[in-house]
Amino acid sequence: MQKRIFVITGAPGTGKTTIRDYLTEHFNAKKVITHTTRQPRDNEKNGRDYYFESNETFFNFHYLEHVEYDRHYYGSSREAIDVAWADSENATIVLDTAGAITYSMELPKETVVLYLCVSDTQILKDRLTKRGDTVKNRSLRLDSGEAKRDMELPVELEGIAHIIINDNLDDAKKQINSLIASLDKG
Ligand SMILES: Nc1ncnc2c1ncn2[C@@H]1O[C@H](COP(=O)(O)OP(=O)(O)OP(=O)(O)O)[C@@H](O)[C@H]1O
Ligand SMILES: Nc1nc2c(ncn2[C@@H]2O[C@H](COP(=O)(O)O)[C@@H](O)[C@H]2O)c(=O)[nH]1
Repeated sequence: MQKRIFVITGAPGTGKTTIRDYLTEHFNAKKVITHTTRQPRDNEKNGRDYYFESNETFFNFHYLEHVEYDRHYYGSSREAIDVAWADSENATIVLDTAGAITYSMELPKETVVLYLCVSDTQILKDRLTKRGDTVKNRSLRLDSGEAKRDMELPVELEGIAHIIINDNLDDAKKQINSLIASLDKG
């Protein structure tokens, strides 16, 4: 069977991690863990949510792509994808839109890009607050140049990304179920 990687992208709070976990649970899509130099959030664990790195250890790995996002480095390695594909033909990874563009160019046959969005940006603020982000972190995050960029589908992903509206989680899951059913039909 053709190996696939679901690349989930979109602005902060659109539900990328939530949808990634849904794909893992319901479609056996193995998580590709990425590396970052940002600090862990309260409920995050090294090796489960990210490999948390210092500015020095970050560059010890071989990256398929890496970016700077909101003043921190993030990167994904080819080795990490191979580990995920060794377990299942489906893998899943959460990336910013720059990373999603790179995957669609480097692994065009395998990559399925899901671009998540909501109909009103106020929803993003509310979700990040409810998630426990401090007001300061939330504002810094949503006001960063990268977050603002990721609020719009980049032209490079037009006609490539599948747009998933995640105002309501059950509806978003239905959109994903029908997309995967149509991909499986070929
Ligand atoms: N459709 C939804 N309705 C209500 N809450 C949601 C929905 N989808 C996700 N959430 C919640 O919103 C918060 C943000 O979701 P999540 O962490 O998955 O977003 P994200 O895009 O990965 O954010 P970030 O890029 O900042 O890490 C979480 O608390 C999650 O449980
Ligand atoms: N291009 C890449 N983007 C990545 C990678 N790992 C995560 N991300 C994206 O960064 C932002 C911020 O993430 P957060 O967990 O700090 O909220 C978000 O858009 C992630 O999707 C990566 O390896 N490469």
